[in-house]
Amino acid sequence: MSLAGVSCLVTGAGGFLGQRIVRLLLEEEKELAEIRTLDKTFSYEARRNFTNFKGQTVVKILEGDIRDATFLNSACQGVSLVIHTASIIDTLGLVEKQLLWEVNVTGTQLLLDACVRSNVQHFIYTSTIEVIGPNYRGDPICNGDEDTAYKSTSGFPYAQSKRLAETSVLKANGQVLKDGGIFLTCALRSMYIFGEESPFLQNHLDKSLLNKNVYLRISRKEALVNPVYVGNIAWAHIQVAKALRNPEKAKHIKGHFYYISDDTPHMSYADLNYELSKELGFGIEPHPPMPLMMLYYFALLLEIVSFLLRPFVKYIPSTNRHLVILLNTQFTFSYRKAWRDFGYVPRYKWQEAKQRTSQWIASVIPQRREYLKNKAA
Ligand SMILES: NC(=O)c1ccc[n+]([C@@H]2O[C@H](COP(=O)([O-])OP(=O)(O)OC[C@H]3O[C@@H](n4cnc5c(N)ncnc54)[C@H](O)[C@@H]3O)[C@@H](O)[C@H]2O)c1
Repeated sequence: MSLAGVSCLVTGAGGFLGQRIVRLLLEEEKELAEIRTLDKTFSYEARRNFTNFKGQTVVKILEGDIRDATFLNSACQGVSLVIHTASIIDTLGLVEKQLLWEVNVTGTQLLLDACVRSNVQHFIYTSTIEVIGPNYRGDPICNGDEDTAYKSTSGFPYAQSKRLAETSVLKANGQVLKDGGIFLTCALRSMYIFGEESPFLQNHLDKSLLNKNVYLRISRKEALVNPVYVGNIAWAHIQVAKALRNPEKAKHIKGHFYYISDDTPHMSYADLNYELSKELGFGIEPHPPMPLMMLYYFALLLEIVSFLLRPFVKYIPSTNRHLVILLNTQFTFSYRKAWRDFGYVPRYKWQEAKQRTSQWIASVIPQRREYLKNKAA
């Protein structure tokens, strides 16, 4: 089954994952009728790449806000597939909770409403493992799957907003469209995503450049996770979009969520940073700055200080309890259900994903050094 003749809307298409999904769609689905790329802003490069596309698919750029219902109504007109990646990611609490809610929760609901009004048939939501955890106790999961029971207690706003949005998406499945058709939805719970252009990798790289090319040990060695390469999570979106067009496969997929990982070896977040850069001469600190328990209470102390200062000044600590637990809890998931239900297999092997990402890191080092030098001056 291909996406021939389909008109597709990708939200967040100017972002790290969204751009990769659009690129892969254009490369792999040459008979796609149209891709509408929606984002609040597009970088110069993203805009140039989309507008210079020479294939048969029509590529349109829609710059606007996911909170704008009128804009969403016109963006969805004539579209049969929506891939919704637009979101605010906030692991530190930098963004006001209200804005996070408006974009991640209300924005998703407005988009679902626009889809039903415009007879969009298929909706794929980019969710995250953070909707399940880790919980505040740091209970580990090893090779979990969609049936793994887990007491999710994280009250961190980003995780909560993604959980609520995912619930609305899955609840919307089966709604009757204006033309009498049935709306089919699903969600892909992505692991942490690495790859070329990753803003998180760039941030860790900057910190290591400031630390004499040594990565900070932000997580314990034993806190194994299984990040996913950006090309593979993008590929999973395309695989599930195709499968939703097949009524036999759609029967299993509709209204469900799937964990998407790949064959990246299980390692801690800190060790992933190191693994991707060690051949470029980078090192990593051997130990975390303090024992885990102490780190947790240090983060709590910083949160208390931030709370007490709130009436006078906005102080966002560089860490918090949620982040300490997230970075230090074993949390790995298998993609076997995605394989079983829609034939997802990673498109890029670990060695290739690693090589592509390392090459990108090598290519940005000179400009990052320059940027950091100017910032310090
Ligand atoms: N990066 C990860 O490690 C990771 C892991 C799991 C899940 N996810 C999910 O994947 C999706 C994409 O993440 P990403 O890493 O590409 O992040 P990103 O920040 O690069 O992309 C998100 C895009 O959404 C857009 N956006 C934000 N607010 C908007 C608004 N009001 N209106 C329109 N567009 C708006 C941003 O401009 C941005 O381009 C998100 O839904 C995120 O929750 C990411």
